[in-house]
Formats: sequence, C-alpha cells, structure tokens
Amino acid sequence: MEKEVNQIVEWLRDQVKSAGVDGLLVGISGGIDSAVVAHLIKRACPNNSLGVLMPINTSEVNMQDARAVTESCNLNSITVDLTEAREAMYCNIKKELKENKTYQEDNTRLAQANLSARLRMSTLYTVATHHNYLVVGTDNAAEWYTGYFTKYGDGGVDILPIVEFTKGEVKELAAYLGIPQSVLDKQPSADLWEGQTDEKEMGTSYAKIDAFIKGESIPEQDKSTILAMHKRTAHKRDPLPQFKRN
Ligand SMILES: Nc1ncnc2c1ncn2[C@@H]1O[C@H](COP(=O)(O)OP(=O)(O)OC[C@H]2O[C@@H]([n+]3cccc(C(=O)O)c3)[C@H](O)[C@@H]2O)[C@@H](O)[C@H]1O
Ligand SMILES: Nc1ncnc2c1ncn2[C@@H]1O[C@H](COP(=O)(O)OP(=O)(O)OP(=O)(O)O)[C@@H](O)[C@H]1O
Ligand SMILES: [Mg+2]
Repeated sequence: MEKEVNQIVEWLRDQVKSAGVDGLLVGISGGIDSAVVAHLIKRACPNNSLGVLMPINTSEVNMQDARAVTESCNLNSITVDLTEAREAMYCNIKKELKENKTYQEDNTRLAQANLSARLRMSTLYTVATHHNYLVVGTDNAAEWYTGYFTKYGDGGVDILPIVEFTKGEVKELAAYLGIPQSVLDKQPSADLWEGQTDEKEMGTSYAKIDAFIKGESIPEQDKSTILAMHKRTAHKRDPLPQFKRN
C-alpha cells in the first residue's frame, strides 16, 4: 500500500507541475472515494490543496463525515451550500418545459440528480479558477467501467488518480490512509435522492463488478447487467464524435 500511495502522490505532483498550476482540489461528500482522494492531494500538495463540501439537501450525518475526512488529513476546506441554487435552477427549467408542454414527470428525479452533479462541477471549476488549481476526480475502476457517474458532472474533472483501483482496492487504500471508521463502514451512495445506494440503483454489487473487471467469473445475471451498463455509457469514456469535413 505504501508504495502505491507514494506512486500516486508522485503522479499528482507531476500533474501539477506539467499543468503549470499551483495545487489541487476535490469535492468532499463524506463517502470513501473522495476521502481517499482528499488524503492523496493533501500528501501531494500539503500547502496547496482544498476540499469543497457542497451540500444539496445533504444529511447532517454525511456533512459530519465530510468534515471528519478533512480533519483526518488536516485538509483546508470550504463549504458552498448549493441547495437553493439547484432548487431555483430546476424550478425555472421545469416551468419553461411545462409552458412548452414538453415536461416529462418520469424523468424528474434523474434530471435533478444530474443537475446537482453538474452544479457541483461548476462550483469546483469556479474555485479552481480562483486558486489556479486542477479539479481532481474520484472515479474508481468499477464506476469508470460501468459509467456510473454523471457526464460533465462528477465525471467532469481534470485528472483521475484512482481510476485503476477497484472499489475493494479503494477500501484498502482508505484503511491504510486512516480514513474515519464511519466513512469506511458506509454503503456507497451518490446521495442524489433520498435512500439512494449505488448497488440498489445498479442492480449488482461492487464486489461483482470488481471481480468481473479482474477477469473472475460471476453469475450470468450480474454479468449481463454490468455489460449493459458498460455499453450504454461508452459515450462517456470515448472521445467526442466529431463531424469531419471531406
Ligand atoms: N450514445 C450517446 N452518445 C453521446 N451522448 C449520449 C449518448 N447517449 C446519451 N448521451 C448523453 O448522455 C446523457 C446521459 O448521461 P448522464 O447525463 O451521465 O446521465 P445517466 O447516465 O442517465 O445518469 C447518471 C447515472 O450516474 C449515477 N451517478 C451520478 C453522479 C454521481 C454518482 C456517484 O456514484 O456518486 C452516480 C446516477 O445515479 C445515474 O445512475 C444524455 O442526456 C445525453 O445527453
Ligand atoms: N455533497 C457533496 N459535496 C461535495 N462533493 C460531493 C458531494 N456529493 C458528491 N460529491 C463529489 O462527487 C463525487 C462522486 O460521488 P461518489 O458517491 O461516487 O463518491 P464518494 O461519495 O466519495 O464515495 P461513495 O461512492 O462510496 O459514496 C464525490 O467523490 C465527490 O467528489
Ligand atoms: Mg457518495
């Protein structure tokens, strides 16, 4: 673990140097992926790293965990509450769609969820511009393979330090780095709506996704769920389709 952590930390420093920026920042949710990235950026840039807490109707438990994460690595942090901004923006969009008679009730939950993720992305880039920092992403190998992230939301970042680590490996990194126990024990959740957990929404488990990525055999049902997600989200990983002139 120590060797891997040092390698990532070195890589993060190289990214800062080659981009010609002053430091690194990450959104802190109170979940394990951002906790690991928080510790890594603090190690890479002790005096030039920042955690950004961005509640949108976020529970006090998750806020406490987010604060515990920044305290556990002594990471400088700010909190930007986006609850009202998300509400105001979604209300305006909904009103216009209703007037235009193109509002679709069925898509409300996902549309609001993805708007939350994209408002967080906009906030991180606003702070990054002020500080001359890079925005560090938290996607792990399981999320990347299944495309379980919002395009240009939590997927809209500059660098991905843990994208080759399975969820299981992220947990090992977290234990090594000394992340608070309440964060280690928590069910992974995008926390985009009440009661959401990643595994409930995806219809499979991180253990199965990790095993599949590592080439191990898993039940057919899980395999087809994972492959369907991978296929449906190819556009999030691929370069943008570009019309080429003759
Ligand atoms: N074939 C194609 N080629 C090019 N673009 C394509 C496309 N198909 C859809 N699109 C575009 O992509 C959009 C759909 O993608 P996207 O907006 O990402 O939305 P979508 O993949 O439908 O939803 C995001 C998923 O990620 C989950 N999530 C989000 C954020 C954080 C976390 C977490 O773990 O913390 C998880 C969330 O719960 C949800 O299941 C469409 O609206 C369309 O604009
Ligand atoms: N309330 C929040 N405040 C700040 N950043 C957030 C918030 N919610 C989500 N994010 C950002 O979006 C990322 C994606 O969320 P995701 O749920 O995949 O990761 P996590 O919460 O760190 O870990 P887990 O997947 O175990 O819940 C987070 O790592 C974090 O960078
Ligand atoms: Mg989470």
